[in-house]
Amino acid sequence: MVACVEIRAAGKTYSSARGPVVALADVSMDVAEGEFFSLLGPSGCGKSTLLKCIAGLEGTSTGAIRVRGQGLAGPPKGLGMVFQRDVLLDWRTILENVLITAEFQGLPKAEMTVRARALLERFGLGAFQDRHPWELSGGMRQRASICRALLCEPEILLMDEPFGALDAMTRDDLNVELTRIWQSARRTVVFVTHSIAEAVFLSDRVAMMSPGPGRIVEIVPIDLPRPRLLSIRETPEFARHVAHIRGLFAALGIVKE
Ligand SMILES: Nc1ncnc2c1ncn2[C@@H]1O[C@H](COP(=O)(O)OP(=O)(O)OP(=O)(O)O)[C@@H](O)[C@H]1O
Repeated sequence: MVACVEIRAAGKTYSSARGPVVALADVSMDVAEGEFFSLLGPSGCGKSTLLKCIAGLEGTSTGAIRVRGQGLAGPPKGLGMVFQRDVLLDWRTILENVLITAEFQGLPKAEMTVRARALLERFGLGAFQDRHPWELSGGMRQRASICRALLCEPEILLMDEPFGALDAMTRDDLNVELTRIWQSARRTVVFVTHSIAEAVFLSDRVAMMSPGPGRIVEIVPIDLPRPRLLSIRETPEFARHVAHIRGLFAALGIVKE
């Protein structure tokens, strides 16, 4: 396995008005090149903190994180990020929002516009590229955020509960679209979720985290065949993975039996 992300004994303590908050303690793991890797755990277990540390948006308090062999002194090159809530700018059209990262990087506008239009088409937003974010549904806005993150063909895509605020049907749709995109481009993805089924459906491996302070309790390989369609969720193999993870969380007192 060629490691894309290497995390060694990473800890993170925030200082707050009420004193120090230990968000992560002694986290060690690797994410392989081209792997779809999920961080799964209950609210407050440090998933977002770990993702922000990988993104170079937060420094670790102890230990080290390397991305493609390099230590972090800020966001590494070739990184795309999708957040829990879309961060689209209301005064720009959907197309202009998708083009923001290309503008920041000074990439050729005509070429990037062609690519942005193709991405929007692929995500079912072809007819909405000249609309503004406030004219779109939550699912459409999150689709646009994913297009923006993918536009510059990031080598690593970090996704922080991107579908958490969406209804179940839209979430299912986007799960399938994301696996399709991932399958065709094979970028490294680190995906944060608190849904066991979503993690099992999407991932090659799932890191289970527990709170107080945030730790990795187990990394579970998901050997389900690809491409994965939603119908895989009705198979006994899928149910076995979900039951295994749920059982481990139950043993830790994180979910009820
Ligand atoms: N900037 C901050 N200052 C102080 N404490 C923080 C800060 N950010 C996060 N925390 C604390 O660190 C812990 C982990 O938070 P984090 O957001 O990483 O968890 P999470 O697993 O992503 O939660 P959720 O699923 O609810 O988004 C929590 O106790 C949280 O209150």
